[in-house]
Amino acid sequence: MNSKPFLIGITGGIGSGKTTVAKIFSILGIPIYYADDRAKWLMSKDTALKNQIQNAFGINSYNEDGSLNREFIASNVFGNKENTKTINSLVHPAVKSDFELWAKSQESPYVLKEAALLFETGSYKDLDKIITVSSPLRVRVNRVLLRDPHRNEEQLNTIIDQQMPEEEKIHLSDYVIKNIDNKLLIPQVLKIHDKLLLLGKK
Ligand SMILES: CC(C)(COP(=O)(O)OP(=O)(O)OC[C@H]1O[C@@H](n2cnc3c(N)ncnc32)[C@H](O)[C@@H]1O)[C@@H](O)C(=O)NCCC(=O)NCCS
Ligand SMILES: Nc1ncnc2c1ncn2[C@@H]1O[C@H](COP(=O)(O)OP(=O)(O)OP(=O)(O)O)[C@@H](O)[C@H]1O
Repeated sequence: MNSKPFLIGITGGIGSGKTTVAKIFSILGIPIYYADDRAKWLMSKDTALKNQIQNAFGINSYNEDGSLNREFIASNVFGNKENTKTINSLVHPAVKSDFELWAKSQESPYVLKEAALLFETGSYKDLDKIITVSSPLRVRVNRVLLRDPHRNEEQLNTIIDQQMPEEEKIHLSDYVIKNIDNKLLIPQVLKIHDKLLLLGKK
């Protein structure tokens, strides 16, 4: 039994393709922790966190069926630094503990934590290596506009403004995967996977 797998972060700005890249690692058998999805699950199911969010943002934070009111939270958080700080201070510690627990139970040479915010939250410090998925801003915006019909370019720019610029992320990363039309993703993933398997065995 592998009691402590090597912990790898995979990040990138909105629409860079980190989920797409994470899915390729998953096909190779690597366990993936999708932090954004898990954060939303915790925000809906963790009673203590739910109460904290409701105390901070009000009763409208949740729908009548108890599910998270994403539109309401998004309208309060995106573009408002103070509210972003507040939600981050509530959600990120919960995600941190949840990830630690999850990682411990995985049997694999390494595991991946996929998250839009690794550097911004400081959680990169708990990880052994970081991969950044990089794509030009214009390509990212176009991809997200196609994927998320409910978002417009103005809202996207508000989110982008809250995220660390890509060049800074690259500077702080161990590996970079370029997700642009003329570069195949699978060979880039395989190259990093081989390196991580070696590191994970040490
Ligand atoms: C505001 C919420 C409800 C909006 O949900 P929705 O499904 O509409 O959007 P989604 O989660 O896909 O986010 C859209 C983009 O914004 C980014 N983003 C989300 N939260 C933040 C944040 N606090 N700061 C900067 N960017 C953020 C996402 O990573 C993604 O790239 C949701 O993003 C949320 O709960 N955010 C706060 C908690 C958080 O920080 N989660 C992510 C990291 S663990
Ligand atoms: N190389 C590519 N060619 C074409 N479409 C792509 C490519 N990479 C990603 N996409 C598409 O772009 C969109 C954004 O990709 P993905 O969801 O993987 O990004 P993300 O970084 O996880 O985004 P977010 O931060 O919003 O969660 C998706 O619809 C995905 O299918």
